[in-house]
Amino acid sequence: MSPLSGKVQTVLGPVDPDQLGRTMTHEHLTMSFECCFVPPAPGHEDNSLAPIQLKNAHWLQQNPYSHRENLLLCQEIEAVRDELVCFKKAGGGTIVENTTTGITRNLPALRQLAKDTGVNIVAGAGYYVDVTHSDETRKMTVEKLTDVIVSEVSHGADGTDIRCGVIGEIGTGWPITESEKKVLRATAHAQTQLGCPVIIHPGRNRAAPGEIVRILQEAGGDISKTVMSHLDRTIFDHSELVEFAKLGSYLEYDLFGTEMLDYPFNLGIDMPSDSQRVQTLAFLIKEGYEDRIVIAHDIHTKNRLTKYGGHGYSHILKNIVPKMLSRGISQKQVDKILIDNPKQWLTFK
Ligand SMILES: CCC(=O)NCCS(=O)(=O)O
Repeated sequence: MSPLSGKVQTVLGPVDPDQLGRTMTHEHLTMSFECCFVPPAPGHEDNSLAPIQLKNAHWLQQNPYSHRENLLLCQEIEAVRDELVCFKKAGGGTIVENTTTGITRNLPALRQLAKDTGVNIVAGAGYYVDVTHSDETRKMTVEKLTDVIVSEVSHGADGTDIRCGVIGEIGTGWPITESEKKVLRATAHAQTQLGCPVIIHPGRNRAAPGEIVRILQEAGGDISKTVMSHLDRTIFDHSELVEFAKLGSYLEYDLFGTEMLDYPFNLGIDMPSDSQRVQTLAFLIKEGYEDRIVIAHDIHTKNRLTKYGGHGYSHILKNIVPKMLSRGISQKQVDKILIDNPKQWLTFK
């Protein structure tokens, strides 16, 4: 049995699961998303280079990945600290910080933010998508990758003694590359040793979540302790969604606050609105999956911070919860989604 059994591991050490409170299961507090820069469309070059200010806030909302400076959330520690204080005042307790190797994880900064604000922060172990894998990562065997992930949880990551409390977000694209498959298998092996929670970033294709579950299961992973992220931009058809839900993972809607017409990573996808996200949550609850839903904002660019006119980390608590209640989701079900399900997921077996 893991020495962490029955506990949740935060960047300040293990805590009792009852201490978590309302939890955002997928956020970033400091990271860089330069790997995913999208060149601006013809005629948009000036906006792409303009400073981030109110008059281009709407352009940034529609084109967040076509502005290099916008991708450097790592430059906003002070603003993020202020936001976490607001998150706590709004009733928030815990943030799962999903930044993994490849997108500039900064564990000392996370530890300082947790100390300064009193918000519990759970850090992520493992690797982001293939394009960020180093040559060294690509050469590693599944066994070596497993050892690295286990060590990040058991001893500390990035040369620090700060321990991760979850594996992920583990990044995959579509189709899933060989290097990503190795990392998925290592994730399952590490999860078997540690009894810990896992969270996955699927590729932008409706077949991706099911294929990932198959790979994890074949490698012995515990799907009941695994979150499938970004379902808002991945599975749209309700019967396909129920088929996926039957596989038993947590179902994460984590792009609350994101509104954009053209989703640049897959122009065939219509990004839903927050109202549509709430409708999908109500549908999943009606189908019997209220024990499997978790939600978040997945803030990963500057423009989504309140400092730049964005919705910030408290949007769900301040705006989405009232909307959920007004659409027939009960307070008990809201509490399950924000408190009980994350607690269950994050507690080591
Ligand atoms: C690092 C943050 C991240 O991967 N977010 C997901 C963005 S998207 O794939 O849903 O566009």
